[in-house]
Amino acid sequence: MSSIQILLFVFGLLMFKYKKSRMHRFVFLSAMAEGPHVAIPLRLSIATAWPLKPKLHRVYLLIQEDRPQNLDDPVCDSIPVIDLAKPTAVHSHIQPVEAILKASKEFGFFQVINHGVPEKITTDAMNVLKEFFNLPSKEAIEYVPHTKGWIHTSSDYTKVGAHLWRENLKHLCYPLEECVQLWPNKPARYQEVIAAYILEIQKLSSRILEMICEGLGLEPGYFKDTSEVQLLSSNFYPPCPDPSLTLGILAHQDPSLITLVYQGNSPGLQALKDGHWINVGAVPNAFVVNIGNQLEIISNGKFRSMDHRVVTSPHETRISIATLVNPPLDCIVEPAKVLVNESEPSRYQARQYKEYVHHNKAFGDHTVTIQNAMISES
Ligand SMILES: O=C(O)CCC(=O)C(=O)O
Ligand SMILES: [Fe+2]
Repeated sequence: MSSIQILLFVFGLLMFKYKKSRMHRFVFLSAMAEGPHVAIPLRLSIATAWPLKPKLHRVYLLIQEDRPQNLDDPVCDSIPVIDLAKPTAVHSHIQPVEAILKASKEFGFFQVINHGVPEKITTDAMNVLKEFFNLPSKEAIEYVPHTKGWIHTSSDYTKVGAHLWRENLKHLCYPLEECVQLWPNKPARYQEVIAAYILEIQKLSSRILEMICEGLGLEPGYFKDTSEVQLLSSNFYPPCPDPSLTLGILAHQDPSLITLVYQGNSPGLQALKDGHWINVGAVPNAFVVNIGNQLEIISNGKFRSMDHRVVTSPHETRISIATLVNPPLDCIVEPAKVLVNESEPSRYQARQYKEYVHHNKAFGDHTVTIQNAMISES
């Protein structure tokens, strides 16, 4: 124990003795209120000095049915990891297109490796986001209207008002040249680094969508119109005092066509399969691909958009970069004609993406803001 730690420890004990002092209440409440918005140095000094383990503040307590139950379950090894550089999928002898098709039907999830996105691009993006989320001035800009081109929040709420354990940064990425100047300019490299990342995501998502076209028997380029708009949603989940009582993100499905998630080496994503939450592993340098609601519709239900959520870690900070690949707002989304026939009638009504977004509050509390931004950008 260093002398500073000993001092802080004694200080904690004294405050515990004189419970009624205002200082004690301040430090005690700060320890209790440990959350993504509380400064990390304060958290660390309290965690090392305070004799009691900091508790999760009640604002983060989820109702019983929303809490994660299976934190110690192993990673599910049947969600396919597909090697895009090889003709066959990892751990199997089937072709990547076939593997993508199978995974999209069974899990609504798969991971890709050897995807061609240079490691420097993903590492730079993770680093610049880490800098963004650690900016000391960030709390003052908790919510920024879309006229500035981005939304940062650490206050997502559940339906019954519990606070989720994450900070989130969202912005549009299409048309890229117009959007990029509206993104955060602190850290100074943010715009350049994230624009380079998005260019790679555009290439990779088009490539995966072409493979899906092939697998579903759709003509090449079928998803060109429905995959035009990228929306970046970056998440920051600091270490949490009690992961069994809260979540980073509640169970949800993505309103996108597909979503590509980069999660570095930090697990936390879980998918619901046959009524059980399964852990999606963190595979080094992989992208998680998640089938969104629009692809479920276009595939006429052949593919499933699955519930997923994020559990927190008691030890490490997790950053994830989700890029939602979406149709433009005025695009009509409907089952592909070639997938509809007498034996498989259409299971979904055609409707404008705008209507879908609005009806499902697709982007959470900020749906209207993002919808407005999409209109003024396009
Ligand atoms: O953090 C993650 O791994 C997933 C995030 C997610 O599901 C989302 O942003 O929609
Ligand atoms: Fe999601």
